[in-house]
Amino acid sequence: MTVLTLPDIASQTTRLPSTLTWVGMEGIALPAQLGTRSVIVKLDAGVSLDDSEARGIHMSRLYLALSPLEDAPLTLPAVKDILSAFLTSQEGLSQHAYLNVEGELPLKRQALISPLAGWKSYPFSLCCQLTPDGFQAELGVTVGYSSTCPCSAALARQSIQQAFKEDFSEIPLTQSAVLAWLGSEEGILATPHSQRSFVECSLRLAEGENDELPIADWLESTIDRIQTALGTALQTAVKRIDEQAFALANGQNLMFCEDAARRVDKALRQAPGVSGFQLKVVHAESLHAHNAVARSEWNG
Ligand SMILES: Nc1nc2c(ncn2[C@@H]2O[C@H](COP(=O)(O)OP(=O)(O)OP(=O)(O)O)[C@@H](O)[C@H]2O)c(=O)[nH]1
Repeated sequence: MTVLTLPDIASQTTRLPSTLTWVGMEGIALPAQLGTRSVIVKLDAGVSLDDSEARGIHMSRLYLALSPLEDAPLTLPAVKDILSAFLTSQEGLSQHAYLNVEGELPLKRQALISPLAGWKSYPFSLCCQLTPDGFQAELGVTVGYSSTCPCSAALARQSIQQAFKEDFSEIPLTQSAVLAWLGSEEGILATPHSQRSFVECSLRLAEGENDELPIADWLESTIDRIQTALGTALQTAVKRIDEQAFALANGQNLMFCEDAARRVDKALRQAPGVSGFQLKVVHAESLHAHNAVARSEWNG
């Protein structure tokens, strides 16, 4: 039998010489270990094409270099090794290697009061590059929360005061009459608007003592830090006692988007291992058909 030599187009020279900043593949599915679970993540893997004459990169080698990530804990050293392998695999074609990981981290969350718990899923991204300037990693995460408008709350209080004045103008002010009034729908005749809101942040991770920490742990501590700063995390399993605690938490954490952005900004500046960040908070207003948004950055 004659053995055919397979044509290798990528090894040809191009008729249109020029360098390219990024060549590779987007949306590669792979099971990675996040915490104790195996989760399907999507990967974008690429390198620069610095040899202007070369027709193409060795794409299959990038794909194969991803295999150490399969079912392994996602860590910065693991990603850095893969980026090194990308560069080694391209035989002088490339000096810049990139790997982006996108997925959702599932976390079990306790109810506020009752012993119940349920699952929440947090979208995240990890964008890493290895270049002649060194290794860089940015961790992105989206965290949902509830926000109640402080202006709306003040206006509702004023309406309640006014109604109180009118309803009790001719009734004696006894404790039982006021209690009954407060418990009626006529008493609390105005409520502030609140909305499901979210923080999107991208953290630059500093190389150092936290390097070996699994990305799942980075994510969980960042999510907890943000949720603690805001005080109104979205809930999973909820009984009435939890709903009442949630209503109290909202009433005690009235927030414009500016308030929320400042709280998260302060919390992230104190996060160990973070050397800079960009953040955006979005309040998907129920008052408007558009969103209220605030952004902030530190060492951006
Ligand atoms: N460079 C490149 N390869 C592509 C593209 N689309 C698909 N491929 C396929 O990816 C494979 C190229 O990967 P290579 O690493 O060059 O494959 P190979 O030559 O068999 O492997 P090596 O001998 O290790 O270089 C081929 O099967 C290509 O057809 C593309 O747009 N660019």
